[in-house]
Amino acid sequence: GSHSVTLWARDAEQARQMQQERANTRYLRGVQFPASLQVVSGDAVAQAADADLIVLGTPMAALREWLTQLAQVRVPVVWLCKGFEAVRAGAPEGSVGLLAHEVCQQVAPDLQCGVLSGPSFADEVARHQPTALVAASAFPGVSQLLVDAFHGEALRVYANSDIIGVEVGGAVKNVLAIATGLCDGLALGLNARAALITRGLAEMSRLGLALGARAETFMGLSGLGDLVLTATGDLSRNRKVGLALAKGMTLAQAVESLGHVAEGVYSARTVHARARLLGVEMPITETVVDLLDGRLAVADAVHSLMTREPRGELDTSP
Ligand SMILES: NC(=O)c1ccc[n+]([C@@H]2O[C@H](COP(=O)([O-])OP(=O)(O)OC[C@H]3O[C@@H](n4cnc5c(N)ncnc54)[C@H](O)[C@@H]3O)[C@@H](O)[C@H]2O)c1
Ligand SMILES: O=P(O)(O)OC[C@H](O)CO
Repeated sequence: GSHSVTLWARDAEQARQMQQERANTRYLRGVQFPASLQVVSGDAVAQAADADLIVLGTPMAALREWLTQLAQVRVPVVWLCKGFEAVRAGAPEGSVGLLAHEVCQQVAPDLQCGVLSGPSFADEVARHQPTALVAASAFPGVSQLLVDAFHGEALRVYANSDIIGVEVGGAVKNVLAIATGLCDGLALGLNARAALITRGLAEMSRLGLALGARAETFMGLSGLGDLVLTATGDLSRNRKVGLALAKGMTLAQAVESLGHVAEGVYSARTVHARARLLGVEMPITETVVDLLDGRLAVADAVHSLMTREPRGELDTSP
Protein backbone atom coordinates (compact mmCIF):
# COMPACT_ATOMS: atom_id res chain seq x y z
CA GLY A 1 0.00 0.00 0.00
CA SER A 2 1.00 3.60 0.37
CA HIS A 3 2.14 3.35 4.00
CA SER A 4 5.82 3.60 4.69
CA VAL A 5 6.81 0.26 6.26
CA THR A 6 10.01 -0.68 8.07
CA LEU A 7 10.88 -4.36 8.36
CA TRP A 8 13.28 -5.01 11.24
CA ALA A 9 15.33 -8.22 11.18
CA ARG A 10 17.59 -9.45 13.97
CA ASP A 11 20.35 -10.54 11.60
CA ALA A 12 22.12 -7.40 10.30
CA GLU A 13 23.67 -9.15 7.31
CA GLN A 14 20.34 -10.64 6.22
CA ALA A 15 18.66 -7.24 6.64
CA ARG A 16 21.32 -5.62 4.44
CA GLN A 17 20.90 -8.35 1.82
CA MET A 18 17.09 -8.03 1.78
CA GLN A 19 17.31 -4.25 1.49
CA GLN A 20 19.73 -4.59 -1.42
CA GLU A 21 17.97 -7.46 -3.25
CA ARG A 22 14.49 -6.03 -2.52
CA ALA A 23 13.34 -9.56 -1.70
CA ASN A 24 13.46 -12.21 1.04
CA THR A 25 14.90 -15.10 -0.92
CA ARG A 26 14.94 -17.48 2.06
CA TYR A 27 11.31 -17.14 3.21
CA LEU A 28 9.38 -15.55 0.30
CA ARG A 29 10.99 -16.55 -2.96
CA GLY A 30 9.81 -14.68 -6.05
CA VAL A 31 8.15 -11.75 -4.25
CA GLN A 32 9.50 -8.27 -5.01
CA PHE A 33 9.38 -5.77 -2.11
CA PRO A 34 7.35 -2.60 -2.76
CA ALA A 35 9.30 0.66 -2.85
CA SER A 36 7.59 1.73 0.41
CA LEU A 37 9.33 -1.11 2.38
CA GLN A 38 12.70 -0.51 4.03
CA VAL A 39 14.64 -3.25 5.83
CA VAL A 40 16.69 -2.36 8.90
CA SER A 41 18.36 -4.00 11.90
CA GLY A 42 19.95 -2.69 15.10
CA ASP A 43 18.12 -1.23 18.12
CA ALA A 44 14.53 -2.32 17.40
CA VAL A 45 12.89 -0.64 20.41
CA ALA A 46 14.46 2.74 19.72
CA GLN A 47 13.54 2.56 16.02
CA ALA A 48 9.97 1.50 16.79
CA ALA A 49 9.30 4.40 19.13
CA ASP A 50 8.29 6.77 16.28
CA ALA A 51 6.05 4.30 14.45
CA ASP A 52 2.23 4.47 14.23
CA LEU A 53 1.90 0.70 14.66
CA ILE A 54 4.26 -2.17 15.57
CA VAL A 55 3.54 -5.62 14.10
CA LEU A 56 5.36 -8.58 15.69
CA GLY A 57 5.91 -11.33 13.11
CA THR A 58 7.86 -13.78 15.27
CA PRO A 59 6.91 -17.29 16.34
CA MET A 60 5.08 -17.67 19.67
CA ALA A 61 8.35 -18.66 21.36
CA ALA A 62 9.77 -15.15 20.90
CA LEU A 63 6.65 -13.18 21.86
CA ARG A 64 7.29 -12.94 25.61
CA GLU A 65 10.78 -11.55 25.04
CA TRP A 66 9.55 -8.94 22.56
CA LEU A 67 6.52 -7.80 24.58
CA THR A 68 8.82 -7.43 27.59
CA GLN A 69 11.17 -5.21 25.59
CA LEU A 70 8.29 -3.14 24.20
CA ALA A 71 6.34 -2.85 27.48
CA GLN A 72 6.96 0.89 27.83
CA VAL A 73 6.43 2.04 24.24
CA ARG A 74 3.46 4.27 23.52
CA VAL A 75 2.81 2.81 20.07
CA PRO A 76 0.06 0.15 19.60
CA VAL A 77 1.54 -3.35 19.25
CA VAL A 78 -0.09 -6.29 17.46
CA TRP A 79 1.14 -9.81 16.84
CA LEU A 80 0.57 -12.42 14.14
CA CYS A 81 1.52 -15.45 16.29
CA LYS A 82 -0.89 -18.37 16.45
CA GLY A 83 -0.34 -20.62 19.41
CA PHE A 84 -0.10 -21.21 23.10
CA GLU A 85 3.30 -20.82 24.72
CA ALA A 86 5.06 -24.12 25.22
CA VAL A 87 5.44 -25.05 28.88
CA ARG A 88 8.81 -23.53 29.79
CA ALA A 89 11.63 -25.76 31.00
CA GLY A 90 12.08 -25.31 34.75
CA ALA A 91 8.63 -23.72 35.15
CA PRO A 92 6.98 -24.44 38.52
CA GLU A 93 4.90 -27.63 38.76
CA GLY A 94 1.38 -27.11 37.42
CA SER A 95 2.22 -24.01 35.37
CA VAL A 96 0.85 -23.94 31.85
CA GLY A 97 1.62 -21.96 28.71
CA LEU A 98 -0.38 -18.87 27.81
CA LEU A 99 -2.14 -17.40 24.81
CA ALA A 100 -0.46 -14.30 23.34
CA HIS A 101 -2.85 -11.80 24.94
CA GLU A 102 -2.32 -13.50 28.32
CA VAL A 103 1.45 -13.15 27.91
CA CYS A 104 0.88 -9.48 27.15
CA GLN A 105 -1.28 -8.99 30.26
CA GLN A 106 1.54 -10.52 32.28
CA VAL A 107 4.58 -8.69 30.92
CA ALA A 108 3.20 -5.53 29.27
CA PRO A 109 -0.20 -4.75 30.82
CA ASP A 110 -0.10 -1.10 29.72
CA LEU A 111 0.32 -1.80 25.99
CA GLN A 112 -2.46 -0.99 23.53
CA CYS A 113 -2.35 -4.43 21.92
CA GLY A 114 -4.18 -6.80 19.61
CA VAL A 115 -3.86 -9.64 17.13
CA LEU A 116 -4.25 -10.07 13.39
CA SER A 117 -5.38 -13.61 12.53
CA GLY A 118 -7.48 -15.66 10.10
CA PRO A 119 -6.86 -17.92 7.08
CA SER A 120 -3.77 -16.45 5.45
CA PHE A 121 -0.83 -18.34 4.00
CA ALA A 122 1.95 -15.72 3.90
CA ASP A 123 2.90 -16.65 0.36
CA GLU A 124 -0.59 -15.85 -0.99
CA VAL A 125 -0.86 -12.61 1.01
CA ALA A 126 2.50 -11.50 -0.37
CA ARG A 127 1.27 -12.18 -3.90
CA HIS A 128 -1.85 -10.05 -3.30
CA GLN A 129 -4.20 -13.03 -3.65
CA PRO A 130 -7.61 -12.26 -2.07
CA THR A 131 -7.55 -12.89 1.69
CA ALA A 132 -9.86 -12.11 4.64
CA LEU A 133 -8.46 -11.53 8.13
CA VAL A 134 -9.71 -10.81 11.64
CA ALA A 135 -8.39 -7.99 13.80
CA ALA A 136 -9.06 -8.68 17.47
CA SER A 137 -8.40 -6.44 20.40
CA ALA A 138 -9.93 -5.38 23.67
CA PHE A 139 -9.14 -1.82 22.53
CA PRO A 140 -11.56 -0.72 19.76
CA GLY A 141 -8.98 1.85 18.64
CA VAL A 142 -6.47 -0.91 17.91
CA SER A 143 -8.88 -3.01 15.79
CA GLN A 144 -9.80 0.15 13.87
CA LEU A 145 -6.13 0.97 13.36
CA LEU A 146 -5.60 -2.54 11.92
CA VAL A 147 -8.57 -2.18 9.59
CA ASP A 148 -7.30 1.22 8.44
CA ALA A 149 -3.75 -0.06 7.96
CA PHE A 150 -4.43 -3.37 6.21
CA HIS A 151 -7.89 -3.32 4.63
CA GLY A 152 -7.57 -2.91 0.87
CA GLU A 153 -8.13 -4.43 -2.54
CA ALA A 154 -6.58 -7.83 -1.74
CA LEU A 155 -7.17 -7.91 2.04
CA ARG A 156 -10.48 -7.63 3.86
CA VAL A 157 -10.05 -7.09 7.59
CA TYR A 158 -12.98 -7.77 9.94
CA ALA A 159 -12.87 -6.49 13.51
CA ASN A 160 -13.82 -8.81 16.39
CA SER A 161 -13.61 -7.88 20.07
CA ASP A 162 -13.40 -11.56 21.14
CA ILE A 163 -9.63 -11.88 21.38
CA ILE A 164 -9.88 -15.12 23.40
CA GLY A 165 -11.92 -16.83 20.67
CA VAL A 166 -9.69 -15.53 17.89
CA GLU A 167 -6.52 -16.73 19.64
CA VAL A 168 -7.91 -20.12 20.65
CA GLY A 169 -8.95 -20.73 17.02
CA GLY A 170 -5.53 -19.77 15.67
CA ALA A 171 -3.75 -22.00 18.19
CA VAL A 172 -5.92 -25.12 18.10
CA LYS A 173 -6.25 -25.26 14.30
CA ASN A 174 -2.49 -25.90 14.10
CA VAL A 175 -2.79 -29.00 16.30
CA LEU A 176 -5.78 -30.19 14.26
CA ALA A 177 -3.85 -29.63 11.00
CA ILE A 178 -1.17 -32.04 12.23
CA ALA A 179 -3.96 -34.60 12.79
CA THR A 180 -5.44 -33.98 9.33
CA GLY A 181 -2.01 -34.28 7.69
CA LEU A 182 -1.63 -37.64 9.38
CA CYS A 183 -5.10 -38.70 8.28
CA ASP A 184 -4.38 -37.79 4.65
CA GLY A 185 -0.86 -39.23 4.79
CA LEU A 186 -2.33 -42.53 5.90
CA ALA A 187 -4.91 -42.29 3.06
CA LEU A 188 -7.80 -42.76 5.48
CA GLY A 189 -10.13 -41.06 3.03
CA LEU A 190 -12.23 -37.96 2.54
CA ASN A 191 -14.92 -39.07 5.00
CA ALA A 192 -12.30 -39.32 7.73
CA ARG A 193 -10.91 -35.89 6.90
CA ALA A 194 -14.33 -34.22 7.05
CA ALA A 195 -15.01 -35.98 10.36
CA LEU A 196 -11.70 -34.81 11.85
CA ILE A 197 -12.24 -31.20 10.80
CA THR A 198 -15.80 -31.14 12.14
CA ARG A 199 -15.06 -32.89 15.44
CA GLY A 200 -11.91 -30.78 15.68
CA LEU A 201 -14.03 -27.64 15.41
CA ALA A 202 -16.22 -29.03 18.22
CA GLU A 203 -13.27 -29.52 20.55
CA MET A 204 -11.75 -26.15 19.64
CA SER A 205 -15.08 -24.49 20.49
CA ARG A 206 -15.42 -26.38 23.80
CA LEU A 207 -12.00 -25.16 24.96
CA GLY A 208 -12.74 -21.65 23.77
CA LEU A 209 -16.07 -21.44 25.60
CA ALA A 210 -14.43 -22.71 28.79
CA LEU A 211 -11.81 -19.96 28.46
CA GLY A 212 -14.47 -17.27 27.98
CA ALA A 213 -14.72 -16.99 24.18
CA ARG A 214 -17.92 -16.46 22.18
CA ALA A 215 -19.25 -19.47 20.26
CA GLU A 216 -19.83 -17.44 17.06
CA THR A 217 -16.13 -16.66 16.75
CA PHE A 218 -15.43 -20.34 16.01
CA MET A 219 -17.76 -20.16 13.00
CA GLY A 220 -15.71 -17.22 11.71
CA LEU A 221 -12.45 -16.66 9.86
CA SER A 222 -10.10 -17.40 12.76
CA GLY A 223 -12.04 -20.58 13.67
CA LEU A 224 -13.64 -22.62 10.90
CA GLY A 225 -11.94 -20.48 8.24
CA ASP A 226 -8.37 -21.02 9.39
CA LEU A 227 -9.07 -24.63 10.36
CA VAL A 228 -10.26 -25.50 6.83
CA LEU A 229 -7.32 -23.66 5.26
CA THR A 230 -4.63 -25.18 7.45
CA ALA A 231 -6.06 -28.69 7.62
CA THR A 232 -6.54 -29.02 3.85
CA GLY A 233 -4.04 -26.59 2.30
CA ASP A 234 -0.74 -28.15 1.30
CA LEU A 235 1.11 -24.89 2.05
CA SER A 236 0.54 -25.52 5.77
CA ARG A 237 3.66 -26.40 7.77
CA ASN A 238 1.52 -28.06 10.46
CA ARG A 239 -0.21 -30.24 7.89
CA LYS A 240 3.23 -31.11 6.47
CA VAL A 241 4.34 -32.35 9.91
CA GLY A 242 1.38 -34.74 9.98
CA LEU A 243 2.09 -35.92 6.42
CA ALA A 244 5.76 -36.52 7.34
CA LEU A 245 4.88 -38.48 10.48
CA ALA A 246 2.53 -40.65 8.39
CA LYS A 247 5.47 -41.42 6.08
CA GLY A 248 7.42 -42.74 9.05
CA MET A 249 9.65 -39.73 9.75
CA THR A 250 10.46 -39.00 13.37
CA LEU A 251 9.15 -35.74 14.85
CA ALA A 252 12.70 -34.33 14.87
CA GLN A 253 13.12 -35.15 11.17
CA ALA A 254 9.71 -33.71 10.32
CA VAL A 255 10.46 -30.44 12.16
CA GLU A 256 13.97 -30.25 10.70
CA SER A 257 12.76 -30.76 7.12
CA LEU A 258 10.37 -27.77 7.37
CA GLY A 259 12.85 -24.95 7.96
CA HIS A 260 9.92 -22.95 9.37
CA VAL A 261 8.01 -23.05 12.63
CA ALA A 262 5.03 -25.45 12.96
CA GLU A 263 3.36 -23.96 16.03
CA GLY A 264 1.10 -26.97 16.59
CA VAL A 265 4.12 -29.02 17.64
CA TYR A 266 4.85 -26.56 20.48
CA SER A 267 1.25 -25.72 21.41
CA ALA A 268 -0.25 -29.21 21.51
CA ARG A 269 0.81 -30.10 25.07
CA THR A 270 -0.34 -26.75 26.42
CA VAL A 271 -3.72 -27.03 24.68
CA HIS A 272 -4.15 -30.43 26.25
CA ALA A 273 -2.94 -29.31 29.69
CA ARG A 274 -5.28 -26.31 29.77
CA ALA A 275 -8.21 -28.42 28.56
CA ARG A 276 -7.58 -30.88 31.38
CA LEU A 277 -7.45 -28.12 33.98
CA LEU A 278 -10.83 -26.90 32.73
CA GLY A 279 -12.35 -30.39 32.48
CA VAL A 280 -12.73 -30.09 28.69
CA GLU A 281 -12.42 -33.21 26.59
CA MET A 282 -10.21 -32.86 23.47
CA PRO A 283 -9.68 -36.35 22.10
CA ILE A 284 -8.06 -35.35 18.79
CA THR A 285 -5.60 -33.02 20.55
CA GLU A 286 -4.88 -35.75 23.10
CA THR A 287 -4.10 -38.21 20.30
CA VAL A 288 -1.74 -35.69 18.66
CA VAL A 289 0.06 -35.14 22.00
CA ASP A 290 0.43 -38.89 22.54
CA LEU A 291 1.88 -39.22 19.02
CA LEU A 292 4.28 -36.29 19.43
CA ASP A 293 5.44 -37.62 22.80
CA GLY A 294 5.94 -41.11 21.35
CA ARG A 295 3.33 -42.77 23.60
CA LEU A 296 1.22 -43.76 20.61
CA ALA A 297 2.33 -45.23 17.27
CA VAL A 298 0.96 -43.70 14.07
CA ALA A 299 -0.65 -47.03 13.21
CA ASP A 300 -2.59 -47.07 16.53
CA ALA A 301 -3.88 -43.49 16.42
CA VAL A 302 -6.96 -44.25 14.32
CA HIS A 303 -7.93 -47.18 16.53
CA SER A 304 -7.58 -44.98 19.59
CA LEU A 305 -10.00 -42.36 18.17
CA MET A 306 -12.50 -44.76 16.61
CA THR A 307 -12.94 -46.98 19.66
CA ARG A 308 -14.00 -44.20 22.04
CA GLU A 309 -17.39 -44.56 23.74
CA PRO A 310 -20.30 -43.34 21.59
CA ARG A 311 -21.57 -39.90 22.53
CA GLY A 312 -24.10 -37.31 21.40
CA GLU A 313 -22.98 -34.94 18.67
CA LEU A 314 -23.94 -31.91 20.76
CA ASP A 315 -22.64 -33.21 24.12
CA THR A 316 -20.50 -30.64 25.88
CA SER A 317 -19.75 -32.55 29.10
CA PRO A 318 -16.47 -34.50 29.30
N1 LIG B 1 3.56 -18.24 7.49
C1 LIG B 1 2.25 -18.06 7.49
O1 LIG B 1 1.57 -18.32 6.50
C2 LIG B 1 1.59 -17.51 8.73
C3 LIG B 1 0.32 -16.94 8.59
C4 LIG B 1 -0.32 -16.42 9.70
C5 LIG B 1 0.29 -16.50 10.95
N2 LIG B 1 1.52 -17.06 11.07
C6 LIG B 1 2.10 -17.10 12.41
O2 LIG B 1 3.19 -16.19 12.47
C7 LIG B 1 4.20 -16.66 13.37
C8 LIG B 1 5.53 -16.70 12.64
O3 LIG B 1 5.41 -17.62 11.58
P1 LIG B 1 6.38 -17.61 10.30
O4 LIG B 1 5.65 -18.28 9.21
O5 LIG B 1 6.90 -16.24 10.05
O6 LIG B 1 7.56 -18.54 10.85
P2 LIG B 1 8.93 -18.85 10.14
O7 LIG B 1 9.55 -19.97 10.89
O8 LIG B 1 8.76 -18.96 8.66
O9 LIG B 1 9.79 -17.51 10.37
C9 LIG B 1 10.00 -17.02 11.68
C10 LIG B 1 10.85 -15.76 11.61
O10 LIG B 1 10.96 -15.23 12.93
C11 LIG B 1 12.34 -14.94 13.19
N3 LIG B 1 12.57 -15.06 14.64
C12 LIG B 1 12.57 -16.19 15.39
N4 LIG B 1 12.85 -15.88 16.68
C13 LIG B 1 13.02 -14.54 16.73
C14 LIG B 1 13.34 -13.64 17.77
N5 LIG B 1 13.55 -14.05 19.02
N6 LIG B 1 13.45 -12.33 17.45
C15 LIG B 1 13.25 -11.90 16.18
N7 LIG B 1 12.96 -12.71 15.15
C16 LIG B 1 12.84 -14.02 15.43
C17 LIG B 1 13.09 -15.97 12.38
O11 LIG B 1 14.42 -15.55 12.15
C18 LIG B 1 12.27 -16.01 11.09
O12 LIG B 1 12.63 -14.95 10.24
C19 LIG B 1 3.73 -18.06 13.83
O13 LIG B 1 3.16 -17.94 15.11
C20 LIG B 1 2.69 -18.45 12.79
O14 LIG B 1 1.69 -19.28 13.34
C21 LIG B 1 2.18 -17.55 9.98
O1 LIG C 1 1.74 -23.06 7.73
P1 LIG C 1 0.92 -23.09 8.99
O2 LIG C 1 0.39 -24.46 9.30
O3 LIG C 1 1.67 -22.47 10.14
O4 LIG C 1 -0.37 -22.15 8.74
C1 LIG C 1 -0.14 -20.82 8.34
C2 LIG C 1 -1.29 -19.89 8.68
O5 LIG C 1 -1.54 -19.90 10.07
C3 LIG C 1 -2.56 -20.18 7.91
O6 LIG C 1 -3.54 -19.23 8.22
